[in-house]
Amino acid sequence: MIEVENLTKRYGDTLAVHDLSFTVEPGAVTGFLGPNGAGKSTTMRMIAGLDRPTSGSVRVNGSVYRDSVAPMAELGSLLEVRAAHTGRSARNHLVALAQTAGLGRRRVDEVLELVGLQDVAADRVGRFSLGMGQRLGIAAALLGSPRTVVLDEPVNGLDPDGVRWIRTMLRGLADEGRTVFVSSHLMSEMAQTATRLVVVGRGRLIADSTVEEFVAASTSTSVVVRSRDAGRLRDLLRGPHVTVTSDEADVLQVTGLSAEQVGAVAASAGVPLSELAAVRASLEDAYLSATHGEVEYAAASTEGVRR
Ligand SMILES: Nc1ncnc2c1ncn2[C@@H]1O[C@H](COP(=O)(O)OP(=O)(O)OP(=O)(O)O)[C@@H](O)[C@H]1O
Repeated sequence: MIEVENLTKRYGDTLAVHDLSFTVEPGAVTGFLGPNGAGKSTTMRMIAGLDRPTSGSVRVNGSVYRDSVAPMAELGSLLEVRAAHTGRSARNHLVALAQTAGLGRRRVDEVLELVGLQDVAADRVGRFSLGMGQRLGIAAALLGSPRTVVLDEPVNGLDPDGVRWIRTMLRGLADEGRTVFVSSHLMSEMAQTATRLVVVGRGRLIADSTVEEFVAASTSTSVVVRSRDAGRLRDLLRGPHVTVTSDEADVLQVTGLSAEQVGAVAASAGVPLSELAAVRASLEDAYLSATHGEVEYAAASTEGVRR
């Protein structure tokens, strides 16, 4: 479990993390989302004890991580890619790490196999691709069979096979009862991997909920309705909190009413429908709507550029 309480980190004039509080529970994959510069990496570094909070506190599995007697069994983290010595082989890199924690070579071979690097274990790390480097970083994080795992952008640089492998591995770790906290910018990937989310913007908490609650709370579901009498239906549906748009002559997109309500309006006026469907928003839609205005480096819209 990770307990973050009133955590604040200031770098000179930059308030990277501002009074952040949340708990990451064991037994689930929790996604950590936020625009660039929102404070995710800073928060993760403070969780791993690599950076000191300006104020506030972090507890990992109930105690302050720095005070832990067997740190590798408590927390495994992937925070900086290519932290390995480039002249060493992958196996020697892991053996060196294992020795500091009193772990044997057998565990090194286990994690090499777990991340699929057994065939290149003797190769120098300096010749590894980005994806192989990520796998090695994950192997290092898992060496001590930690109860809590913190991974910053683990799918970065991985091909689709690698992305799927990470997804399966993270879910497996959660199923074993471990705490899994993982940041990513890939929303579709997060939607498939995480069941809980912590969302931050400009160092502050935006949401701490299940993925489902987040999607339901951040965006309104829309309704798509097809009718040969779409024009009349459009007039009937008008209301103060209802928006109706149309890209095709006989199709309307309605927000502010449920599919049942749209169906009832059509039925009572005798408007024939050939299609009526509620369209669930995606995690990406919800994320963009929740973090709107929190983006540090917003790009101009194409419309703005054209003007
Ligand atoms: N060592 C540092 N010194 C000064 N400022 C820093 C330092 N580390 C981070 N910052 C600043 O703190 C803010 C938060 O950065 P952080 O890297 O934690 O965000 P992030 O959410 O991980 O972003 P990204 O998604 O781009 O990785 C940014 O404004 C960043 O410039």
